[in-house]
Amino acid sequence: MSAKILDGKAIAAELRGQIRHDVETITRSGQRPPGLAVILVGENPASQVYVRNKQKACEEVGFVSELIRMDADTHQDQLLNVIDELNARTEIDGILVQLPLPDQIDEETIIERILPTKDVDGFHPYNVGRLVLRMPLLRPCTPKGIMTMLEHTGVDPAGKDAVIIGQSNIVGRPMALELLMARCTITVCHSRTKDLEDKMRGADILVAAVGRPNFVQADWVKPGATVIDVGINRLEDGKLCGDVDFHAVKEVAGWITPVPGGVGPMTIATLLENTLQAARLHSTP
Ligand SMILES: Nc1nc(=O)c2c([nH]1)NC[C@@H]1CN(c3ccc(C(=O)N[C@@H](CCC(=O)O)C(=O)O)cc3)C=[N+]21
Ligand SMILES: [Mg+2]
Repeated sequence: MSAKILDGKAIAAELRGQIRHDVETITRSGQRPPGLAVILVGENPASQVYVRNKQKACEEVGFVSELIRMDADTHQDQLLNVIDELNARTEIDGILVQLPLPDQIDEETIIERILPTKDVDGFHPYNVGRLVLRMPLLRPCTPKGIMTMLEHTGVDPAGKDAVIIGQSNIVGRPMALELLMARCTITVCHSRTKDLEDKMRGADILVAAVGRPNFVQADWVKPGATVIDVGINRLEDGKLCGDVDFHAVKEVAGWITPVPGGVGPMTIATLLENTLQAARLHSTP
């Protein structure tokens, strides 16, 4: 039996449609549309692609978006000054600093400078702390987008065993907190985890965020499991490939996300959702 495909591209398009509708309601009432500023330091080719996709998505839903490009040798203080200016501008609701940043810049220092209510990535310690305490404000886009996809399966996550491979601040850790909030029992695996294959075999929900092409094998997956592939590995032929051996695993899993067209488009649609949420925080009387 073959798994059902969790079509991130389609769910993301549906989400953008809702957001576009909400933006129309806002602007018809005479209020300004949500505004997102994206800062790109240097010329990382992958970052260029993502940033272009984000701009396109903003346009589609009627947001005002601004791209700020800075040289690869930008000093940390210059970037902090740009953030201070964006923090002060009332028509800017969201500030996204594309990661990774060049080595001379400390990412934590930059993230902490963004006003928590404009932190649409949900990476500021304030927003992370709120998520830990089960009182989320702005939630990291990739894990939040995955929770939206899980809702589309119609499977209740409560009581399920969820296994996450990867413990990054951007995906693995906030993913664990989201699934814990949804009352899953969570296991977070990393490079020092022993008996990884056994742990994966116990997963009702398996989230792979390891950055290794086709890492997850079919015989590591519990029949009927929901498999979420966060990997975005660019192969030598230019093709995009996930962390899951899709063609083999889809014969075992109950639900599976493709790459491309799975988690990636959901991350961007959720960024829009967060920017709309931030705009509402800034406009509430
Ligand atoms: N401050 C910050 N916030 C981020 O959210 C952030 C970041 N930095 N740095 C890089 C990662 C990566 N990321 C992706 C977004 C969309 C796709 C996406 O749209 N992927 C398409 C394919 C795109 C392609 O062809 O390369 C898909 O999977 O179908 C992928 C990856 C956001 N990130
Ligand atoms: Mg750095």
